[in-house]
Amino acid sequence: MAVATVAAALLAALGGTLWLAVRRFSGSRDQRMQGGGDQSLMHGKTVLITGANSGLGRATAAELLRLGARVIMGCRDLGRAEEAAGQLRQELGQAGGQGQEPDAAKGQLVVKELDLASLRSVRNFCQELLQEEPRLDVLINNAGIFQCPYMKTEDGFEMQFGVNHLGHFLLTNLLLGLLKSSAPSRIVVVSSKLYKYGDINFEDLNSEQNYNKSFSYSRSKLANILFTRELARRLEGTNVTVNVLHPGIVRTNLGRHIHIPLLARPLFNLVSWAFFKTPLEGAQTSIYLASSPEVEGVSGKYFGDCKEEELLPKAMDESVARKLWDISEVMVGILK
Ligand SMILES: NC(=O)c1ccc[n+]([C@@H]2O[C@H](COP(=O)([O-])OP(=O)(O)OC[C@H]3O[C@@H](n4cnc5c(N)ncnc54)[C@H](OP(=O)(O)O)[C@@H]3O)[C@@H](O)[C@H]2O)c1
Repeated sequence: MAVATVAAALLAALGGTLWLAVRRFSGSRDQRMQGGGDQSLMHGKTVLITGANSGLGRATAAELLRLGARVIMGCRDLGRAEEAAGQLRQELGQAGGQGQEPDAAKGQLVVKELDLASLRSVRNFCQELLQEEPRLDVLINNAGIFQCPYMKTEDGFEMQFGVNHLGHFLLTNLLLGLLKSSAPSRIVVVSSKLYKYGDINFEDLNSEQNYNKSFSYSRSKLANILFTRELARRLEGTNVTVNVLHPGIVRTNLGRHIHIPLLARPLFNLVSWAFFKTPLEGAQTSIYLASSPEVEGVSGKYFGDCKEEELLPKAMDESVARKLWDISEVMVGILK
């Protein structure tokens, strides 16, 4: 009896995986989202995407380029970034984006060095950008690091909090003037559903005691949401909007610090291939919030699958959001 139950469960799992595999082979999910879209929707708009060389950032860049935007890729490794940019230019040329050949597409896609684990790098990046760019229509705070071992940023902050929250906090603040002068403009923040397991402990923001890599990631993603809501409050009446999203579970390089035993890797690859979203599927909400006329004027909201979603009360606590803002200002050295 027990053997029959196990066999039935295995057969059901296999059948489910095969069914998903067939859907994958047919490419139906990607095709549904790729097709259509006004190819000039983002014409004349400049978009900055952090971490645009990989995963969701790369997919977002590809789609916004296709919609006619000028895209600036803010990346920490110029080699990886140039490689991704070369491929994106090629794709754009092949797709006939705005009728351009790869060479002509060069000015439409710009690569700049930005290491969010270094406040010096963030400042240098912004100084250069402010000198060179007359406008910035969309800022997408996308870059992220996930469940790394305990490490510190150049400035001595715990890595996940430092990159995912503090680096983007400084970046956004330094670019706010340009975003305001380019209004109507948008800020899009990529968080995660895992924010639910995080907590803001103001006594130990650096996680010096009892570092827990999962908790620390969740906390940085909760910080992304609190930051978005406080910023939306501060931006009222400016015509600069800011919204935050979770992309779902997506097959990207994010899990690079997770050790999967050699024997379990084929199974993991099969499961992620069958069940995780592709980068293009995962990037849909970022693309939607960056470009859709439907969200014009919408600010301070949390989205998943291109729809507004409810937040837990801890992500809507205004006093925590204000305190986090004030402490973050001190941590990154913004003078009042
Ligand atoms: N994948 C998912 O299932 C999932 C789920 C929820 C939320 N998210 C969020 O989605 C965002 C994008 O992640 P992804 O899944 O696309 O992962 P990914 O493929 O690893 O991309 C992350 C990007 O962030 C960049 N980055 C990391 N540290 C950086 C730093 N110090 N300075 C500048 N850039 C840095 C990476 O650069 P390098 O290539 O040079 O390392 C890479 O370009 C993240 O914020 C992540 O938390 C992802």
